[in-house]
Amino acid sequence: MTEEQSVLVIDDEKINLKIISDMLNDEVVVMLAKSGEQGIRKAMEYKPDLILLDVVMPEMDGFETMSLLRHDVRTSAIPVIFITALNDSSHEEKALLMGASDYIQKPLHTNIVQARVRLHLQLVKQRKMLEKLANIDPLTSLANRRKYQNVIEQEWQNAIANQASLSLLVIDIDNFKQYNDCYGHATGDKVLQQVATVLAKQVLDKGLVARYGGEEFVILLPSHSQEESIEVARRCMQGVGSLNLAYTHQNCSGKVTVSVGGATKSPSPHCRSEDFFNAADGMLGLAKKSGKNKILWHSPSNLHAVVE
Ligand SMILES: Nc1nc2c(ncn2[C@@H]2O[C@H](COP(=O)(O)OP(=O)(O)OP(=O)(O)O)[C@@H](O)[C@H]2O)c(=O)[nH]1
Repeated sequence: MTEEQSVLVIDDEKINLKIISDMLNDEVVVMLAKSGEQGIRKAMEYKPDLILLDVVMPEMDGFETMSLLRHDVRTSAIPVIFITALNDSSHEEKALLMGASDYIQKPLHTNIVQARVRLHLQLVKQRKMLEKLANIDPLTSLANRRKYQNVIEQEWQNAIANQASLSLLVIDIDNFKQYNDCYGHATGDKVLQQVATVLAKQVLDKGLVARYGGEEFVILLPSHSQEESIEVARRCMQGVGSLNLAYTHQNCSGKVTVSVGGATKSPSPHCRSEDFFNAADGMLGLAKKSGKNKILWHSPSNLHAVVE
């Protein structure tokens, strides 16, 4: 178990809360709730790694609490271990069928409770690590395309619900094939890492930067106006320019630059996020065709707005 992991114990008996807390608090952060209702609130607010849930409680019992936890996206993935004095296999079966990770019988034995909690926290740790690996581009450590796809869908729905605007930048390194041909793939990889660092530095926690594939990146900026987003795009271009990555290849030479296609929209329920992506990506295509090293922004009124 690690210090950072947390366990929420839900039990109506104060003495049980104290006993379990004493068993665990040397190894994990322990949070306590004395009713199902309070437990659900704390689970939503603090998102513990594991919940220990008493079955028999007045008002809302453990099964009802479990059912509500499972039906809310904020708590549905948190593993739950039932704790009960009931010596009845049908209750154990019901708990497991509801999705409980484990079932501990009272009286509680410190070593057994600790061992089971340790085991389930280890599984949580492994699951989180796998989720992280599945969402990260290993070369640049940015979010990968899969993560971008998940985030755009969430942000698209948020923007519809809040009637907010959303901006998307699609960024592609210019003439990267020439750079690779000149200096080799390994040096090309270092350029991708440097460009990724520049983009991440410009965005920080204002949005998501992802490597969409190859030498193409995307930046998603929730609640940003077109002007603010174009300013981010400008700073990204300037940042890449400041890297001063020069190349000379056969009869051409130059410096690593990027082209940017962008779009800003307040989505409505009948719009699709794919069309939004295509609008920004289309602008990137036009930027490439019309000389590269520039920003083109999608504008529904004019065909496109040339920014730089
Ligand atoms: N080093 C390295 N190169 C990559 C990676 N992924 C894609 N590339 C290279 O990126 C280059 C993309 O070439 P093109 O699609 O012709 O694009 P470009 O030369 O940048 O031309 P424009 O996009 O028109 O400016 C190819 O040489 C790919 O091998 C990668 O992970 N590492």
